[in-house]
Amino acid sequence: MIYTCTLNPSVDYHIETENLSLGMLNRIEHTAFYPGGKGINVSRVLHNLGMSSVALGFIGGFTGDFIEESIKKIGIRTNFVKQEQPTRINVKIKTANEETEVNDQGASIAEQHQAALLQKLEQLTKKDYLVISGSLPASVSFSIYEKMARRCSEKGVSLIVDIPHQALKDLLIYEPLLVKPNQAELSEIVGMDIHNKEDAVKGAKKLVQLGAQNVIVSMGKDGAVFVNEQIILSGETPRGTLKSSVGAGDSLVAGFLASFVQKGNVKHAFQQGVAAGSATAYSDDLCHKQEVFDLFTKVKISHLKGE
Ligand SMILES: Nc1ncnc2c1ncn2[C@@H]1O[C@H](COP(=O)(O)OP(=O)(O)OP(=O)(O)O)[C@@H](O)[C@H]1O
Ligand SMILES: O=P(O)(O)OC[C@@]1(O)O[C@H](CO)[C@@H](O)[C@@H]1O
Repeated sequence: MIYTCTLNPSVDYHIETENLSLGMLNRIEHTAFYPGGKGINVSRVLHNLGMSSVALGFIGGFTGDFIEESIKKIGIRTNFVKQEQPTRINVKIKTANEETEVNDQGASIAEQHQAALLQKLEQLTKKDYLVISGSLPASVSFSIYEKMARRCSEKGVSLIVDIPHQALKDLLIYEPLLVKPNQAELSEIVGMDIHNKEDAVKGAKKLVQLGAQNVIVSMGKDGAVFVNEQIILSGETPRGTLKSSVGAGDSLVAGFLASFVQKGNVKHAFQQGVAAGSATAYSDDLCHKQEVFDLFTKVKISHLKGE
């Protein structure tokens, strides 16, 4: 089974307007609410691709109820720890020329709830995958990610990490199956400027040396690179019209994992990941199976090393 863990979920409030004037009254043309947070997005895309998963994490209040109800309604299993404070609301603003995101810090989570979440991981076995994704809520220290990664390593659970935290480096000793920093995150983690794919490959190689089994560096409209001990791939995005790139990185992770679990072929998985990321960028919400399928063959993959 695939488990996704979102320590800091969110209700994503999407606002679409031609122009936004700061300091003025803005009347909005189009709005939508989505259950969000990186791991929850991974579960939603896995579901759209026909794969089951269980969503773990902390939720609370009316916003937490919205998230749980929305994803349960479509058939995603949940096993959240419920806490008192409402789950955050993140605002995503799309104007004619720009995308702007305003993300809240998130609820403060009591020690007992953190312990309850770690307890839930005890049921995972070596047949399972755990995706840990997204930021930490206020008051939760990085050590929770470290404890989760150590448990996975002890139990042989395959670990996938997509966290916007410089200390991601400290999790690499647990040999995650996949880590997926974006360009800016990789730059912070390895302490070097990442201007292009060549730089991204150099940075990703450092993560492989430190223990990551596979690394994908996502680079927005420029696609992504894939690096492991044997092969290095570059993926270019297919053409399309950008609607909202929110969740594109999560879709890449879900697209990769859905294929990897079924076929075990990293090239196919990477190609499907890039297709899923772009399919989401070209949709209002997250991508669906047919859109990913349609883009798959249009993603150009080049081998920079290995067959
Ligand atoms: N503007 C775009 N046009 C086409 N494809 C895109 C675009 N933005 C993202 N993608 C696709 O999605 C993948 C992941 O995007 P990105 O690098 O923006 O991830 P991210 O920063 O982790 O995003 P998020 O945090 O919003 O999930 C890219 O590798 C690419 O395949
Ligand atoms: O604040 P974090 O946890 O880094 O990111 C949260 C978030 O921006 O990531 C998802 C898109 O990847 C959204 O659903 C959500 O609002």
